[in-house]
Amino acid sequence: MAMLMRDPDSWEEPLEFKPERFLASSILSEQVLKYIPFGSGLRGCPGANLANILIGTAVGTMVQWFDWRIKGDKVNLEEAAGGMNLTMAHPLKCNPVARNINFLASN
Ligand code: HEM
Repeated sequence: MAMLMRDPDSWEEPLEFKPERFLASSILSEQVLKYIPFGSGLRGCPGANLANILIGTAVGTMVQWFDWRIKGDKVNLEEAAGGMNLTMAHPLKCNPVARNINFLASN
């Protein structure tokens, strides 16, 4: 599945982080069928809806409430070979620094 979702015949610059490619106005209808992080069909993931809600909420909360500090100035996205799952060759270590958000303050 990882290879299918990185197929350069289906995706322009598949290894680039371009979340905007999934905007409804950009994605082609046949591409929807080639992006299957939860599998598909009878044995497809029954937790897909729950996962989508939880991930959106979790990532949104982490970005909203924390600044994420890394060592150096760029994350190394190199992947480790082998195994069932794709893992980072250099595991990401980062420190969350709480943002001081005051929703009651006026601008
Ligand atoms: C980011 C989160 C998740 C991802 C990427 C994911 C991905 C997958 C994938 C790829 C499969 C195999 C589908 C196939 O063989 O076609 C699967 C199966 C499954 N997933 Fe998930 N999943 C996620 C979250 C969850 C959650 C939250 C639950 C339950 C609450 C869940 C329950 C299951 C179960 C029970 C199966 C086995 C289905 C079967 O074999 O009939 N998953 N998942």
